Amino acid sequence: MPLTPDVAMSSHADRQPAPYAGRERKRAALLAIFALCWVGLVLACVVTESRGVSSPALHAVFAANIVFHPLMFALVYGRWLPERVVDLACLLFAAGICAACMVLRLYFPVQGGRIELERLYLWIPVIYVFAFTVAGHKSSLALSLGLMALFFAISLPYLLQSPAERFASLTIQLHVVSAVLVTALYFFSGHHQRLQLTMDELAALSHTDELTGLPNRHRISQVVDYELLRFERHGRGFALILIDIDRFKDVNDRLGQQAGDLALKALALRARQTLRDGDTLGRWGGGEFVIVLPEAGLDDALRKARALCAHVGRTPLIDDLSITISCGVASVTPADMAQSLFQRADAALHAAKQHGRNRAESAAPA
Ligand SMILES: Nc1nc2c(ncn2[C@@H]2O[C@H](COP(=O)(O)OP(=O)(O)OP(=O)(O)O)[C@@H](O)[C@H]2O)c(=O)[nH]1
Repeated sequence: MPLTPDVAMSSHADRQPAPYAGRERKRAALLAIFALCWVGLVLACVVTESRGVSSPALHAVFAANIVFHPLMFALVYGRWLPERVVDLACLLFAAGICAACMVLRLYFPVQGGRIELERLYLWIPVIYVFAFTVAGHKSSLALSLGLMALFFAISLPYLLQSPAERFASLTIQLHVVSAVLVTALYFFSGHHQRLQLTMDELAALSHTDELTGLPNRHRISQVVDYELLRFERHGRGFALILIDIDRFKDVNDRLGQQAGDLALKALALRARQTLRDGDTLGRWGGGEFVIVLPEAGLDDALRKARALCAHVGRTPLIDDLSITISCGVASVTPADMAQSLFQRADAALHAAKQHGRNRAESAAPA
């Protein structure tokens, strides 16, 4: 029996696959953070100047920040840098500013006199938290240990020369807190990584048809949503082939459910052999399969569906079990949502059944 798709897509956001939507949200958040930081910095700079508490060192810190944030905003806005490079650049910039301020405050009291060490030391633990949010479990540990070593090396001559000085105990506390924090973050991120692996396994299971190992209906819906988005944004068309085993009920009735299951597996294998790179074959449910063909027009897809019908019908699937399939083909048009596209392919499949089965029919574009 032809299928009745229930993929109802209402909004643009709904149609974005989760990882893609997540990346776009992160990009928007980064742009907002860069813009807000820049406004905050300009205000802080103005206030500092008007109170007369500025210094050449603070000027340099403000100037570096006031240049860095718009620069990163432009690079992220224009998508000129990969996400990881942006994260790393922000992390290294923050660490560099903290290290420079620490050097100035500990060793150059005249130039760095206006830098408040207590406040600076509040920011350094934030850098470790940031490192663990942007890098992987092991690389964030390596990065954090590297930064801890850097801050320790900067402060070591000061601690050795002036152990009784005002900032010595504060600096020692910073190193102790940093060590405890990095250890805690490392264990937490290990736990998070294990949880993520379990979630990935669950996600893979939730996307896979148990019997055939093919992408299931849910996964195929996501693939179609993604192709619709690509079509909308970049004009790259695609087509669908809906496949239905002919008189599958008879196979089950004659040979039993187990033979029917074997037929489904064998058909999945045979259909897979005809796929190009980038095509997706999935099980839609029952005796029904779907192939998503990116960059294919209606004629290409129809040719492919006819070849598939011939390929399946030519030789028995298993032992002496021969089956035939019928296919309905539709290609995307600008007016399409997932539901309308599936409906046209479904109507074409229905026509193929009506016209005698073991054949492919295409639906006229909407
Ligand atoms: N063995 C097996 N059978 C299944 C499975 N899921 C659905 N079916 C059977 O597949 C058959 C589907 O039949 P229909 O598509 O309704 O009709 P058909 O006999 O194929 O006839 P046409 O589609 O008109 O050619 C039903 O008998 C279902 O019980 C499954 O996982 N394994």
